[in-house]
Amino acid sequence: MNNILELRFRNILTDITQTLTDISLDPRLMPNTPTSHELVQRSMRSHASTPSLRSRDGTVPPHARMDPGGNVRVVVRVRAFLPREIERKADCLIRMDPRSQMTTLRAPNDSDPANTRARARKMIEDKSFTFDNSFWSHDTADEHYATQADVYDSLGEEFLDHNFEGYHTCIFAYGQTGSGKSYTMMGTAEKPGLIPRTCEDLFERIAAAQDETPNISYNVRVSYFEVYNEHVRDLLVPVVPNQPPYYLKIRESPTEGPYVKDLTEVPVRSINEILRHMRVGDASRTTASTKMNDTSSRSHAVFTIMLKQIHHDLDTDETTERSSRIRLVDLAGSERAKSTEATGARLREGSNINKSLTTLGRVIAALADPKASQPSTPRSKLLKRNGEKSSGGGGGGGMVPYRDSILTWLLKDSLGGNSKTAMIACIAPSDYEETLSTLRYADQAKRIRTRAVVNQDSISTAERDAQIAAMADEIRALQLVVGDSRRREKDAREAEERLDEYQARVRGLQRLMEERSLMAESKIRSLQTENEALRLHLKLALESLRIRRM
Ligand SMILES: Nc1ncnc2c1ncn2[C@@H]1O[C@H](COP(=O)(O)OP(=O)(O)OP(=O)(O)O)[C@@H](O)[C@H]1O
Repeated sequence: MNNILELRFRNILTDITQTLTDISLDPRLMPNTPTSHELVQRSMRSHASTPSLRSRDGTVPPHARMDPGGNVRVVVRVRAFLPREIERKADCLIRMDPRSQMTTLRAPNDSDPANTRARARKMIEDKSFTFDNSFWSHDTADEHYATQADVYDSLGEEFLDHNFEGYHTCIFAYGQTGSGKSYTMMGTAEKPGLIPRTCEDLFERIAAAQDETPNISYNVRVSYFEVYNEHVRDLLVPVVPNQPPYYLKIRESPTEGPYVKDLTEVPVRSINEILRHMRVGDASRTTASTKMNDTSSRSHAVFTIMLKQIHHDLDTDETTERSSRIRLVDLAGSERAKSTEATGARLREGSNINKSLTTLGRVIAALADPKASQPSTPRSKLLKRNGEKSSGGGGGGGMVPYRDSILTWLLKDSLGGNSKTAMIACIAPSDYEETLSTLRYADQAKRIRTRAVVNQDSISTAERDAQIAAMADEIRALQLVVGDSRRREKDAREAEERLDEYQARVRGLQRLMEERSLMAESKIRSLQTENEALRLHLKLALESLRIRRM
């Protein structure tokens, strides 16, 4: 009897051993245990190639962490005729070669009155420029017609790849009033432009990545502001009727560069939420009807998406954070007062718009040719007298006049610093002078080089907790100082600066706490997945045992 029992017991043991061997050969049943080779590779490679932080195609290009610096990507897009141009039987002056991406501006003939001024110039001839892309959106019947989707597929999608790799990006649309900037950036409900398409793709990628890798969390926030008449207005704060508009101040931080103080940043969790904020902001943008455009944007609008990817490694208890900023800018149109026939408020707006675009032109010129130092303007001299730092640029040794306009100051990083940047030059089909000026601007922008880096940090849970504790201490100390200087009110400016610093610290602490909870969420998701895998493992093992017994 004992012998029989012993034999049965041995058989069961052999069965179990065999089943376990089968399980280890079945990839469906194995948790992702790294091989020793993989472990060595993992310790050597940068965190930029953590699989769960990969972009949509699942690969991380070799340049992902250290970018040698790249040129601003410049594309041009020509729009269709508008009714007023059809009425005056305007001639299309633009030719685009889809193979070489060359755009040619042809000299106008005598028949179009809109080009009288151009014909008075000494030199009027055909001009050709080559860009990274020349988008032909003039004639829908043409086989090379570039739709809104084509523009997104050739530019927006690649830039979103960069964001998932951890780079800041900026795409800005430049061109004369009525040339198609808002159409390209925002578009219409039926034909959405680059901004809504970026938002949609962003959330689709997040959903796909979360299905694939549970130990990664995404935090998305948006802000939307406009620069109008050299003032910054928060477009996510509703306008209060009969109240003067509330303008925000600009500050410069040593780490973040120039930023808008107290700008609303809303967390968003879905495509619908982000589109809702985008529409709210868009509706409160300052527009007016001008002769050149029925709904002309009178301000520069900056829509920013902050993307944070938080990956938690359960084995090492280390958290890797990758942050990127997606800046999408719809500039106000450059315009000649004569063609818009503006007077009064419209004229003042126009001159402010032109002033900031002229400064943008000087910034682009200084960055494109860093050796040719730009002379200081009266405003830069004034800033220096007031003890403010000069705005020496990231492009080279020359002085870059970023601070000469609010727009360029705020875009400092995007134009000459840590960002991958693209300019979309929008052109009308039949205006020689304005188009030539836009194309020259764009041609110069091609020479700007920016230095983008992957914005990534790794931190252990213990380090994060220590950081939170240190920050809380610092806040308590600042609280005392602020309270004290307020009581004394001796030096109001100093008190205000302390208060700013205090508020910034509190915001920083709030972020850290949020990230901690995201990290906890990601830990829970990882554990759940591991748990599910083990359950499946067990189930299959038991099934195998049953089959073997039968
Ligand atoms: N590619 C295009 N296809 C069809 N229509 C277009 C295209 N681009 C622009 N339009 C139309 O041209 C008009 C002017 O475009 P839009 O308002 O985008 O110009 P803008 O450059 O933003 O002007 P502003 O600087 O005055 O705000 C609009 O009616 C718009 O619908």
